[in-house]
Amino acid sequence: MLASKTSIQLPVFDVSKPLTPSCLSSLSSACEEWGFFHIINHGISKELYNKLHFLSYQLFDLPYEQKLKAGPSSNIKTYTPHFIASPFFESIRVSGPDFFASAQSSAEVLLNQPKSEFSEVLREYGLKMRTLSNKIIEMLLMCLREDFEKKFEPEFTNSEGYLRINNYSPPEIIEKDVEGLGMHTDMSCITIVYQDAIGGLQVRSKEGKWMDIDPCEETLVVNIGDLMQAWSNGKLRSSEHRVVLKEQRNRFSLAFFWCFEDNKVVFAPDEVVGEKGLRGYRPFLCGDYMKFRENSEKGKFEKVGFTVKDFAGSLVAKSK
Ligand SMILES: O=C(O)CCC(=O)C(=O)O
Ligand SMILES: [Fe+2]
Repeated sequence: MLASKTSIQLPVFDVSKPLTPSCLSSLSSACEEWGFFHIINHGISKELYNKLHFLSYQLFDLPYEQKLKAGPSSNIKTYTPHFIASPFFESIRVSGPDFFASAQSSAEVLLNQPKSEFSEVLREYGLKMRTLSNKIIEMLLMCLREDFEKKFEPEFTNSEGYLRINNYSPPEIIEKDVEGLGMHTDMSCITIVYQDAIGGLQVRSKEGKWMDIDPCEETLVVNIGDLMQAWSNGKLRSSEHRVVLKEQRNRFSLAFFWCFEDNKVVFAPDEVVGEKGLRGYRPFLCGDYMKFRENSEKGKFEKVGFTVKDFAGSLVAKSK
């Protein structure tokens, strides 16, 4: 089959401009159908991205033993080594609200640098991502209904984000569909992804077919996560996606996860459900869902089997 046949053309939204009614309706269809769309004019310059790419590889290129100083058995646990998510994936986590301090804890342990350029760059990237996340939430609320932006924005004001800096190293022989990151849904409200020119991100269609999301210069990918799917009563779709490795080169990506605070009760408001709608999810504490995903082997971000439907979607399951 031709590669182009499995690519999807997602709509592209200019986040520096107000959305026209026709943009809102195309955003709403994209979120319902795919749970993925593209954005441009997002404020992340090529220069900032290149700097972050360069500085991240200073860490990924360190010897394995050195990286484990920030690994799962260390105090800071910011580094996920190979063979947890997949044999070909490693990642560094930087958490908000103080992205500088979080990045600095990794830089200190890994590079022995009391004040690193890595942390400075992450402060900037983190702050830009926070602004962008708020903007995207605003757009999504508007696409559910125009007056929802004002009405429901307060539900999202205590949200916070974390970034995963991902390095994919392909095996020596690449067979078809080698997964750098297996099928999963994101736990977040929304995720903002910067993928490099190699590509490999795929979304699963409702019919279960894998579709390529081709990389595009200056464009970020946004996807809906489980928290938003539950909050919107399934109107915004949290789709299964994965990363396949296609080239004999390392693949680099930045995935920013914007999430409700741990003690937030996630519950679709009546207006969102609609008068005739059936509520598909029981109310749950955001932190409990995070724990469910982290603690159950099948539900882990890395090895996914369980999603928010399994956790809180009892009504949906019964009515099926
Ligand atoms: O690397 C990518 O392009 C996407 C990564 C991803 O889906 C994730 O980290 O949840
Ligand atoms: Fe993901």
